[in-house]
Amino acid sequence: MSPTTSAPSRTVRIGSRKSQLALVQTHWVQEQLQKHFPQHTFEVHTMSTQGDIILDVALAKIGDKGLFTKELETGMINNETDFAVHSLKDLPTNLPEGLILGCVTERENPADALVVHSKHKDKQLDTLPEGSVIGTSSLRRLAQLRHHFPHFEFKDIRGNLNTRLAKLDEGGYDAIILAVAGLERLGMGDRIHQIIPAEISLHAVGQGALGIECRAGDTEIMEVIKALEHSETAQRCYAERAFLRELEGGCQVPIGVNTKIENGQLTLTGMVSSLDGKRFVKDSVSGAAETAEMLGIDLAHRLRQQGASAILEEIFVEVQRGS
Ligand SMILES: NCc1[nH]cc(CCC(=O)O)c1CC(=O)O
Repeated sequence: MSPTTSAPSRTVRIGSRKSQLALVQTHWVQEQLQKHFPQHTFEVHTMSTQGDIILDVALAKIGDKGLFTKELETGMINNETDFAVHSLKDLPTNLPEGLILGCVTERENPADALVVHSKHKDKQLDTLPEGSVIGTSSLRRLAQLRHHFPHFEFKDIRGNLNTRLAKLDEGGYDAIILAVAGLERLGMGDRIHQIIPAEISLHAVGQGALGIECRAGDTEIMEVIKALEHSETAQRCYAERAFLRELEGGCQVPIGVNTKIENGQLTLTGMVSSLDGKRFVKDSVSGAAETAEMLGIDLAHRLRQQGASAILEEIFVEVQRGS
């Protein structure tokens, strides 16, 4: 690849979490940028985030946005790093003053995957026995699976991907739900037993894409990271993030999405569910891909009118009570 710019050489400092998945993702970004900008040196600075440290509390109860990103953001604000690589789904929709989402990379399959214990290797969601214990720590996965499979039991599971797979293999669960993208990136695609169709479970906002965050106004860095932007993924994710931003109100809620772009038309499907999966609203909007954010906001307003506001209010009260 030929150098994209003739800017003078400099050292670019990349902030990353330390988890295996985070490092695989960050090293991919580092390698790609090094090819585009051979005159620069790209260094990786790793940091632990609160989300890596607090492992024994259900994520839904922590409810804090930016659990996996805050320390990386402080690094950029204090000028200790120049940009940070995140799984886009872990990046809050509202960023701290002075930081922006500077690049969205090409998305992997954004779907969720069923990973089963070896004793169920001939089973899928439809055939797992009544009472099967399914591990997930995501309210979104929980609500949608409860809706379709009320005969399962659901149990929280935390830790990085390897920890979760070990907990499954040790027999603590009959099956667990993980993102296809994370398993693929770690070379563990062979553990995917079933890719869960969108009709059963809509994926998380931004799932499967990487988001690169940088200082607003740092045009030199913005120009560097833009080399990895995938415009179709970016438009889809801007629609998804606008939808989420318009709906969430200070706590985690079961919200799922699906997007596609065909002939320049972006279709966004979204759903909001109660925690028990009994009540949910789902709808779609389509329009020019360039109007991604407006489509997200439009769908959020439509769902609010169809009952999402009442569902969100009820969840807020339940979370405040600590149920
Ligand atoms: N919150 C955990 C998380 N953040 C990003 C991924 C990997 C998938 C992705 O990049 O979207 C995962 C694991 C999972 O959901 O199974």
